[in-house]
Parts: sequence; C-alpha cells; structure tokens
Amino acid sequence: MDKSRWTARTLAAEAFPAAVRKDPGRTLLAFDFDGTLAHMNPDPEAVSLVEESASALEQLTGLGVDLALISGRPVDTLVRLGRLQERPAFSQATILGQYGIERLDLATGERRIPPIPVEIDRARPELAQLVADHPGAYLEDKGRALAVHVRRMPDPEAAQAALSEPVHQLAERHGLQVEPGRLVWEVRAASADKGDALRELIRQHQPRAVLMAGDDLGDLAAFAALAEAAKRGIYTCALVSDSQEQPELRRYADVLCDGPDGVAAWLQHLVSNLR
Ligand SMILES: O=P(O)(O)OC[C@H]1O[C@H](O[C@H]2O[C@H](CO)[C@@H](O)[C@H](O)[C@H]2O)[C@H](O)[C@@H](O)[C@@H]1O
Repeated sequence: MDKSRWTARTLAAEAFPAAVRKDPGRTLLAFDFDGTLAHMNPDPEAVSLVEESASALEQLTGLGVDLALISGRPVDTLVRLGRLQERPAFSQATILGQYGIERLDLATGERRIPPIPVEIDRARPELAQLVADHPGAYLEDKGRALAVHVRRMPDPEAAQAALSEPVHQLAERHGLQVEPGRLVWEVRAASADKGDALRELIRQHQPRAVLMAGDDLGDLAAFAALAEAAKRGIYTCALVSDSQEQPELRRYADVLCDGPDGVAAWLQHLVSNLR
C-alpha cells in the first residue's frame, strides 16, 4: 500500500475505516468512473478500470460492502468499458449512468432507461456541425446527452474558451443545459444530477457509512448530498481524485488522492484496515 499517494485531511477521513469495519454490510461505496476509477485518456473509448482498484473493491464487496457507480456515462458504456460483468466486485452493484437518469442493477439486470428527450435529437445536427468546424474537437453521442470534447485539440484550454459561447448558445436555443467537465461540455436535459443519484442510493441502502469518490465538477452535487447525510449522523467520506484540471475540488476532500492510482492506494489501505 502506497501511503504517499493519498492524504487523510479530516476527522471524518480518520473515522471512516473504523465505521466500515464495524458494519461492512451497512456501508455504501459510490464512485465516479472517469478520472476516479479510470485514468484520463484523449480517447473516451480507450479507458479501463484501474486493476488495483477493481481488486480492492472485490475484497470489500466480499465483506458485504455495497458498491455503486454514479457517472456521466451511459450505463451500457460503463458495463462495456469497465468490463463490469466479468468482475465479481460488481456482481451486485448498482450502476447509475447519465448523472443518475439511467439505472442498471447488475444483480437482477433490472434497467431504468428513460426515452431520449426530443430536444437532444433536435440539437444533434447543429452540434455536430459546430464540432466539424473545429478540427480536433470530438462529439461523443451518448444518446440522451452530447459531449463536446476538446482534449485532442492542439491547445485544449484555448479551444474550450473559444467554443464556450457557441456551445452555451446552442444549448439555450434548444432548451438544454450545459454540464462542464474536464475539457468537455455535456449538452443534456436538466433532469438529474449526481446528488439526486446518491440520495436515491442512500434511501435504498440505509447505510451507516457512505463514501463518494469523484474528480470533476459534476461530482460536487454528490458531495453536497454526502454532507446532508453527515448531518443525519451517517459516517461519510468525500474522496477526491485530484487533478490539475479541477483543483477546486480539493476543498471538498476528506481524503485527497493522487489521481486514480491514489484512489487505488487508499482502497487498498481500507482493505488492510478491515482484516
Ligand atoms: O462522471 P464520470 O464517470 O467522471 O464521466 C464524466 C465524463 O467522462 C468522460 O470524459 C472524460 O474522460 C475522457 C476519457 O478519459 C476524457 O477524454 C475527457 O476529456 C474527460 O472529460 C466521458 O467521455 C463523458 O461522457 C463523461 O460524462
């Protein structure tokens, strides 16, 4: 276990492993995917789950811990890229995709996939044209959301500044919202956020201890839901996978990890505390 890759910054972080050890069956661990369980890659299709995290999660779920993903990705993309169906850790996991609008329970195969809003279908051709006009920009079509990626452009920060206004104007024209992320804007309907997703899981599992791990602005709503849970006496832990791209997340961290490898190191630490 590499302790140099994460820092426990609060009393909540210190108390969390003991709370899990006391009642692993009433512990919920919720993770964002990209940037937290998977390394960033210029190609959104070329990512995979960090194996050290997968193996720590297998040991934790073996002790009865409940596992969930809360991601901006569609649930089927998470299953495919994470190879979740081959992984014992995820056999009972709940997958909340597209910021919680989609749901897949891997134990039963039960799915919640609402229809695609008509506004997205109307915005798609215009957004595709905008991306085509900016060489290196990439449009990820997630069905019910459209993500404009600039990571592959020669100067991504400058590209993001240049594209900001047209993306926001287009979204507004179509009655859609823009979700900013790490060198990406997601154009989607304003129907859910990761805070609602975490509240749904907490209602369902009634945990004594809850962890939320994330790296991006979309995870802030879930950290807010975690803070509400703490006020109700639940042991909580906000784990931030740190990056130069979203330094503002640091102030929410009970545990600050050095990217996805730091997350894996902290999960291994949690496992070693439960033995
Ligand atoms: O909520 P998440 O699981 O973190 O998903 C958020 C978005 O992540 C993906 O984009 C990010 O990762 C890509 C692959 O590493 C990277 O190329 C991109 O720059 C990042 O923004 C994904 O493509 C989006 O659909 C997700 O919503």
